[in-house]
Amino acid sequence: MANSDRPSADISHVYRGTFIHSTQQTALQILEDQLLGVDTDGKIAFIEKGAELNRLSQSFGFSPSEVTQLAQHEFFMPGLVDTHIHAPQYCYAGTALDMPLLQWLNTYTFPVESRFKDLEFARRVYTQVVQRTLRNGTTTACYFATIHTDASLLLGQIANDFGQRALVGKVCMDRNNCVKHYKETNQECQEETRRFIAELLNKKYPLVRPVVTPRFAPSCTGALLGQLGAIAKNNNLHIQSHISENAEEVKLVKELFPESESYTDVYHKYNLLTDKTVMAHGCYLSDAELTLFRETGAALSHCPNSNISLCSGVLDVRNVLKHKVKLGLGTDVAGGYSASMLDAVRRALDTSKVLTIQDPDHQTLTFEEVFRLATLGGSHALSLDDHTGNFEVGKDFDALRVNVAAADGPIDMIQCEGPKVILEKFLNLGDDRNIAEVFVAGRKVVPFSPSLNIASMSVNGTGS
Ligand SMILES: Nc1nc2[nH]cnc2c(=O)[nH]1
Ligand SMILES: [Zn+2]
Repeated sequence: MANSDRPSADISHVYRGTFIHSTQQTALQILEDQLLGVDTDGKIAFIEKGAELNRLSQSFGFSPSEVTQLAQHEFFMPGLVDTHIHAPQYCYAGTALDMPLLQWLNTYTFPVESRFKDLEFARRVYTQVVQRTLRNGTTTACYFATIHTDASLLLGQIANDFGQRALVGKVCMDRNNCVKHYKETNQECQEETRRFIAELLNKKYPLVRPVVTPRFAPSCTGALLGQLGAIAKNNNLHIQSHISENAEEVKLVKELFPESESYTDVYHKYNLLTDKTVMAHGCYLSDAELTLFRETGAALSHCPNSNISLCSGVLDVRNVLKHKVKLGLGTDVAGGYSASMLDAVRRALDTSKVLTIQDPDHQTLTFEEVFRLATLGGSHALSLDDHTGNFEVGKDFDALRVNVAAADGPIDMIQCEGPKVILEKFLNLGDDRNIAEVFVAGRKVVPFSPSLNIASMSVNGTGS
């Protein structure tokens, strides 16, 4: 760029102020008085010191008067990445947290998910979950839908309409002994998964992709797992599922798949562990299983609210990081009761502190490390880190404009603080009132455009 007359990118916006993000080398990089330019494709064209304004404005052809200046108590951070969330379960989030996993699925989850055959019901819930997560700063979400192909396609359409980056999975399950009407035959699973993938890709939504989604080993026959592994491989697709969430589940998998050495081995055998796989939980994985994750490039999604709420288990994140397994955070709505990734950050810190209470030698996670898990770590876990996760030139501008001193917000700023303290306060005390604007691929998606609000009012009768 240095010797060319003019860079090729046309600049649509330039922001000046504090930018906070993570890199591979450092969990927290604070860049004060920076200029960040977004090009007309929504990509970051430059991020440089404010003192370079004149050179940049000439080189990129924008006027200094067009630069948007952040206030002192404001900063930009990368958008939050929810690596595991069940969109249909949003309708009962905050309730039904009184049972362990397997009973919880049979009692609450399967009966509710079976209602998503009804497209109008699905539209209402999916509009609400996309709006709620966006408002709370989730710029990328990796969604489970239900077994219903058309409702799953609708979730993809709604994410696209609101401008959220999303992986969307039509759930596959050909085994369900308790709620017998909520499953498909093996053949239906395969055909409908193929239709889902073809129709979603055919829409050519720029930020929404299909993800192959066997619910978890106990809900799938070995034959189905193998077929889904082949579909993912032949189409180079993402894969998501659950693993080793709860002790009873691990025991059940041993009984159902006696020929496999471990739970991880079941998925590995059926070609479901790839560098585009994300598995939720992993609380009971052995070191040998973590090594297999590392070798295959498969990632884990840590969902601490869910792990606590369903009394499932405690993931030792420090040990996962030691094994160099890719790791992000997930809300796991509705096993996790909160759809906000800020809650996932807090619960991840709490969980790490519980491990330190149990063993003072345990190295507690820092808020900087958890910030990285919620942003760059998540994008890496979803193999989307070439596109999003931090403010590197060439990546899409997925960002939150945070105002810690928002009027009527939850944070009282008693004195003038530096950016690190401001970030820590936001992560621990902030909520959507502090998230003034949300951008995905350069497009402002929060506040919602009025046309989208009107659309949502027409389906749920009450607006957002
Ligand atoms: N937390 C959680 N675990 C699961 N394992 C299989 N299905 C589910 C689900 O819907 N939620
Ligand atoms: Zn889940």
